Formats: sequence, C-alpha cells, structure tokens
Amino acid sequence: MKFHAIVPVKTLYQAKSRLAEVLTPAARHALVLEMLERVLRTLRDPAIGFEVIWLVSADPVVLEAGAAWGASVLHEIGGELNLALEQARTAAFAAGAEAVLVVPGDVPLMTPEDAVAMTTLLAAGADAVIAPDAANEGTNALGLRRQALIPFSFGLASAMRHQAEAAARGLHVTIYQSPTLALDIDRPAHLVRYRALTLERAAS
Ligand SMILES: Nc1nc2c(ncn2[C@@H]2O[C@H](COP(=O)(O)OP(=O)(O)OP(=O)(O)O)[C@@H](O)[C@H]2O)c(=O)[nH]1
Ligand SMILES: C=C(OP(=O)(O)O)C(=O)O
Repeated sequence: MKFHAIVPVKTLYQAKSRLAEVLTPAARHALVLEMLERVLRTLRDPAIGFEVIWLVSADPVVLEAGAAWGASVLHEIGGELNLALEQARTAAFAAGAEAVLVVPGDVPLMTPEDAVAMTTLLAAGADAVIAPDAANEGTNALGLRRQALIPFSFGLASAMRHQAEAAARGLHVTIYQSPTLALDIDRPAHLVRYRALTLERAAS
C-alpha cells in the first residue's frame, strides 16, 4: 500500500501560544523547529516506507527547514489546521497515495515503530487508525485509507470526533495507544516531561 505522511505546522509567530507563559517567542520558534526535525527524522525512517512526507505550513521558514529535513513542502492556503490538512490530503491522493498518516509537528517522541504499527493496521484492513493523546481527547496521529474520506476535525475532543465521523460512515476504525505518541507538547507540563524524557534517553 502506498503511504504518504502529512505534517502540519503553524506559522512560527502563532505556534505554541499555550507555552507563552514559560517560553519567549524565540524559544517557542526554536522548539517548534526542534520538534519538527525530530518528527521528520522519525518519518523518514526507511523501516516505515513513506513514499512522500508532506509538510504543510504558511510559514516560509518552516517550509525551508522542512525541505532540508526531507519533506515535500506545501504552502498552506486555508489558514486553519483542518483546511491545511484537506489541502495536503488532496495533494497526497493526487500523487498516488493509497493512504495517509497525519502526524502533527508537536509529537517529538513518536517512534518509527509507532508509524509502522499504524500503517500496518491500515494495510491489514482498518479504514482509519486514531492515536489519541495521553488524555484520550486530542488526536496525535490519524491514519486514513483513500476511501475513508472523513472530514478532518482537529480541535477540541478531536479523537472522539474523528471516531464518530468514521463510525457514521460505517468505516472500520482502530485506536492505537502508544506512550511515545501520546505526548504532544502543548502545555508547560508537557514540555517538562519532554525535556526529562529526552535527558533520560541521552543518559542511557
Ligand atoms: N499548517 C497548519 N498547522 C497548524 C495549524 N494550527 C495548528 N497546526 C499544527 O497542528 C499541530 C497541533 O496543533 P496545536 O497543538 O494546536 O499546536 P499550536 O497551534 O502550535 O499550539 P497553540 O498555539 O498552543 O494552540 C501543531 O503541529 C501545529 O503546528 C494551522 O492553522 N495550519
Ligand atoms: C488540534 C489538536 O491538537 P491539540 O489538542 O494539541 O490542540 C488535536 O489534538 O485535535
């Protein structure tokens, strides 16, 4: 099955606003790019086999960095996350993808094994695979077969909304739970945990 990945990243000056209380704008920009590099490095792992990794953003700095890290870049036209993802899904399917894996740019601990697990579930027959965040509220990765044309519903309670949209269409949905994929870096506590885990790994 031909898989493409899709990574959305907001403009740097708007990104990670929930971290404004603990990070300066420059530190937030650096964090977004640090996480994007980690996500793209993970998705480029040959063990997964993505044919294309699409990076969709309205920020030229993000697009330039992403291209250097192996992404195929799409200049976002919609100005909103779900519109940006629709744009990228259209590009992926036009380029021959049979399934896409949407991976937000803020899941830096995701592993190649997570991506292999989700693409394997799709290849084995799931129409949609949802990786919820640690609170089981957000969507930290979303795999969709070509025919599973559910509307992207990222935002509040998105994991439940994606599951409901798929169920309403009679699609086969699988939930993929993973401690490495469950951590998206939104709030100060997430940032503390991310830094602790990466220090731990560096020391081991
Ligand atoms: N291309 C694109 N990506 C977006 C947009 N909004 C959010 N994202 C990305 O989608 C992922 C999840 O979004 P959020 O967790 O809300 O990240 P964020 O918007 O930077 O954080 P906050 O400003 O705190 O909401 C992150 O990688 C964002 O960069 C958008 O309008 N366009
Ligand atoms: C937009 C999303 O990310 P977050 O919950 O981090 O805002 C989502 O999970 O749907």
